[in-house]
Amino acid sequence: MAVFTEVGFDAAASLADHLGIGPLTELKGIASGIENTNYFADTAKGRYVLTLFERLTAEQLPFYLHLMKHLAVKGIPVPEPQADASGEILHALCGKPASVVNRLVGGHQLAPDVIHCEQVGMMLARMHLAGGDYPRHQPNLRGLDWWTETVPVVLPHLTPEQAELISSELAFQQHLAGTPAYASLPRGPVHADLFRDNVMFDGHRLTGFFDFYFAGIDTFLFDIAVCLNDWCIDLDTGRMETERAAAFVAAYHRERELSGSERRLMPALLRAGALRFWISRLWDFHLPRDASMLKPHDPTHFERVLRQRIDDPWHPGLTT
Ligand SMILES: Nc1ncnc2c1ncn2[C@@H]1O[C@H](COP(=O)(O)OP(=O)(O)O)[C@@H](O)[C@H]1O
Ligand SMILES: N[C@@H](CCOP(=O)(O)O)C(=O)O
Repeated sequence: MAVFTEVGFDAAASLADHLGIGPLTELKGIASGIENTNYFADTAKGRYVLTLFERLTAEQLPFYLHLMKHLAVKGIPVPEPQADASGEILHALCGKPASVVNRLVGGHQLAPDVIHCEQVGMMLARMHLAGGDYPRHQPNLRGLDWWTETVPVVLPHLTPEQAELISSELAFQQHLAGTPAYASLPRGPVHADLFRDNVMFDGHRLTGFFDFYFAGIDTFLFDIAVCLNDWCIDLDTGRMETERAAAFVAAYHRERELSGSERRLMPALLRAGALRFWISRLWDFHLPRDASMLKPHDPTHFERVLRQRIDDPWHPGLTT
C-alpha cells in the first residue's frame, strides 16, 4: 500500500475548493507506489492525483513541481500541478507538503515493443528540449556525490566479488566525471527515473511521463541510459535488446541530435545508469527507512545489468 498518511474526505475537499477545482466527489487511496501517499481525487472539474510527500522536503519540492508545470505548459504530457489563487503549487495537508496534479489517462506498458520504445525516445528528446530554458537549478540528488557517499555504507553487505565490482565501477565513473569529454555532454533538467512504471500508454499512444521526484540537472545522456537500461533490455538476463534500443535512440535523435561525445560515451553512461540503481536498491534493501520501503526492489537485477553493460558494451549505430 502507499497510503502512509490517511487523508480525510473533508480535508481533501477543502484543498480542492482552495484550488478552485471543487467540489470533491470521490477520494480513493492508490495502492501502488513506495515513496509518497497518493490518492485519486475526482472533482466536478476533472480527475486529479493528490500526493502527500513523505520523504522530500519543502526546500526540494519546488524544483520538481515547477519543472512539471514548465513542461506541461510547453505541451509535454506530464501531470500539471494545480495552483491556488496566488499561484502557489506547493500546498500542505495533514502536516505534510502536498500537491494536486491532473490524472493521466492510460496504464503502464510493462512489456514494451519497438513502437513503445520509439515513443518514449521521441518524447524524452522533446522533454529535454522543452526543459532547455527551465530557470531553477537542483543537482541530481542521486548522482555521483551520492554514489560516493553510499557505496561505503553498502559495502559491508556485499560479497568480495560484488564489493570489487562496485568499487571499481565507482572509480571508473569518478574518473570519467573528470574528463573533458564528460564535461562537454549537453545537460539540463532530466527525469532520471523514467522506468516502465513511470510512463503511461493508452494502447500504443504515450499519454504521459510522471513521478518526477528524482529529477535534477544532469546530462541528457544519463537520462537516455536510464531508459535504455529498463525499456530496452531483457529483464531476465539484463541483455540489451538491440532492436528496441536502436529504435529508441533513433527516435530520440530525430528530435534532438546526439552529439559526438554523447555517442562515444553511451557505453560508459549505460554503466553509470546501472550503477546508480544497483546502489539505490542495495541501500533500500539493506538499510530500509521506516515504513517507506515496503517491498524493496531486487538489487541483483542491476548488478546483472551492470555486468552486461561492462562485458557487452552497446553503441548506438547512428549513421547521421
Ligand atoms: N498523475 C498521475 N496520473 C495517473 N496515475 C498516477 C499519477 N500519479 C501517480 N499515479 C498512479 O499512482 C501510482 C503510484 O505513483 P508513484 O509516483 O509511482 O508513487 P511513489 O512516488 O510513491 O513511488 C502509479 O503507479 C500510478 O498508477
Ligand atoms: N525505479 C527505481 C525505484 C524508484 O521508485 P519509483 O516507484 O518512485 O519509481 C528502481 O527500479 O529501482
